[in-house]
Amino acid sequence: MDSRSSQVILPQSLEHNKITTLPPSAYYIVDFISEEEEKAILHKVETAPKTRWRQLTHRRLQTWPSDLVKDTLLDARPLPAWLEEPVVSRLLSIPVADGDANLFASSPHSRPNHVLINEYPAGTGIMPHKDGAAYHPVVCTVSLGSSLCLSLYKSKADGALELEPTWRILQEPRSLLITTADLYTEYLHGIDSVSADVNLSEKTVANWSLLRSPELFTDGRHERGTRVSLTYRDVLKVSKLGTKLGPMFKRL
Ligand SMILES: O=C(O)CCC(=O)C(=O)O
Ligand SMILES: [Fe+2]
Repeated sequence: MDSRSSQVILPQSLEHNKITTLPPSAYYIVDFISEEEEKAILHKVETAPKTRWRQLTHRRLQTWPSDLVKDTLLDARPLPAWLEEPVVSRLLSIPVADGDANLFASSPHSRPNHVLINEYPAGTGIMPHKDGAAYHPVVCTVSLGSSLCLSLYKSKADGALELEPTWRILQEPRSLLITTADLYTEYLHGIDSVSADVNLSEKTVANWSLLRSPELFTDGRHERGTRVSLTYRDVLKVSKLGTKLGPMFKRL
C-alpha cells in the first residue's frame, strides 16, 4: 500500500511543522499514523515474546533489532516489517524543507536502524538524560496510547540540572516528535513520574499551536493513561560481524 495512505496526510516538508518556540530544530506532526495503524502496532508490542521485554523498576522496554553493546549494534538484521512500515517510509518521504532531502540523508545508514519501545504506565516517566554518542543526532518519536509531556532541561555550567524544565512538549497519541541538533546535544530530556500533566496552556506548552486537540487540555490538566513510545534512531556503529551474521539469523 502507498505509505501515504488515504487516512494520513503528511506535511509537504518538516518546516511547516517546526516548533518555533524551541531552539532549532524540533518538529511536531499530528496524526502521523492512523488509529488502525496505532492499534496494529500496539498489538505487536503487547504480543511480542516475553523475552523481548526488559523490565525496569517502573517501566519496561523493548529494543529492535537488539540492545547496543559498547554503543554498537551487533545485530544488523533489518527492523521487523511492523516497525518499518508505515513509519520509516513516511519519515523518509518528508523533505526537511521544500525541495530538500529527508532528515536521514546525511546520517550514516540513510535511515533509522534501531527502535526503542518504552511503555509508561500512568505515574511513570524517565529521568532527565541525554541520548549520548551512539546515535546520529536525529530522534524520531512516535507516541501511542496516551498523551504526556516531555520536559527539556538546560544543564548548568557545573553540570547540574535546572530544577524546572525550560520547555515542555505535549505529545499526543499517533503524533511524531522529531528532535535534532542542539536539542539533542545541549539539553536533557525526561518525563515526570506523575499521573497527570498539569498547568498546560498556550504559554507553558512549546508545541501548543501544533496540537491536534488543544480543546482536550483547556482546563490545563490531562490524566495520563498508559503511553507507549517508539524511538527511531540511526546507530552510528554497526558491527561487521553482525552484518555477516545477518543472513544466517534470518534463516532461523
Ligand atoms: O519515551 C520517550 O518519549 C523518551 C524516551 C527516551 O528519551 C529514551 O529512551 O532515550
Ligand atoms: Fe532519551
